[in-house]
Amino acid sequence: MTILEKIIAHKQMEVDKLLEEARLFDMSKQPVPFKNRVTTSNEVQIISEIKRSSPSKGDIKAEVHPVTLAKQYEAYGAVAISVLTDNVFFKGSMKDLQAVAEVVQIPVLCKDFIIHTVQIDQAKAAGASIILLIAAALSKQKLHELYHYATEKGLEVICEVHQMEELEAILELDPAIIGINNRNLKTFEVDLQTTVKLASHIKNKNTLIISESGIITRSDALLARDAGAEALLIGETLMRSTNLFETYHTLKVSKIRRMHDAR
Ligand SMILES: O=P(O)(O)OC[C@@H](O)[C@@H](O)c1c[nH]c2ccccc12
Repeated sequence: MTILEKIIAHKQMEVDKLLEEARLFDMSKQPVPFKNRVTTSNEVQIISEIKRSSPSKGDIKAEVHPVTLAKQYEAYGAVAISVLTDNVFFKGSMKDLQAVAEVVQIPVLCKDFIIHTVQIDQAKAAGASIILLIAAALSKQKLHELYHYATEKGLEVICEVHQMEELEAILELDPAIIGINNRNLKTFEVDLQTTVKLASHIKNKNTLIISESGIITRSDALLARDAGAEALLIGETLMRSTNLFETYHTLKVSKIRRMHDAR
C-alpha cells in the first residue's frame, strides 16, 4: 500500500463519520478572489503553507501557532495561505484553517485529500476560498464531479497533477488553475523537472500554473518561473526559515526574466 492509498483509506473513514453526523454547513461566506490576484501581479506569487508535519519529513514545526504564522506570511506578501487540514498524517486541522481565515484578508487554501462533496462544504464553511483536488487520488469522473461542485459553490480549485496521465485527465476540464506537484505522493521523490515537463503540455495561456513542493532556493523559483509558473506553493522552506523577511526576499522573483536573474 502506498502512503497515498493509506491516506485515502483513512480519509474515507473520516468522510463516513462526517456524513453520519449529517452536520449542516454554513455556505454563505463569500470567498476571497485568488487567481486574479496572481495573474495581474508583476511578480511570481507565493502561496505560503502552514505545515506542522508530513509523512515524508516527520515533524517540521509541530508546535507552530497557525494564526501568528499566517499573519506573518500575510505581512511579508503571501498571495494566499495554504493550511494543511489533515490531522492524522499532517497534524493539521479544520480548526487551524478556520482560525487563520478569521484573521487574514488574503484567500485561504484548504489543503486536504478531498474525495467527497461534504469535505468541500466543510472547507467553505470554515472559511476556505480555494480547495485542492489531487488527480492521483481521484478517478477522472470523481475529479470532474468535485471540480464542478466546488466551482458552483464559488470556490476556486487547484487541480493537482504529478504525471502526464493525470494532466490529460484534468485538461478535459480546461481548469482555470493547475498545480504541478514536484513531489510524487506515492514515493515522496521530489523533482522540479516535473514542472518543466508538464507545464510544456498546458497550451491554454489563461490557465494559471502553480509549481508545488520542493522549492528551496532562488534558482528553484527561477526554474519554475521559466517553465511558466506564475505562483509557487511553498511549505517546508518557510516553516524552517528563521528569517522570513529574508526568505521571501530570496524566493520572490519577477515574472519577467531580468539580467541579474541569469543563472
Ligand atoms: O513543503 P513543500 O515541499 O514546500 O511542499 C508544499 C506543498 O506543495 C505540499 O505540502 C503539497 C503539495 N500537494 C500536496 C497534497 C497533499 C499534502 C501536501 C501537499
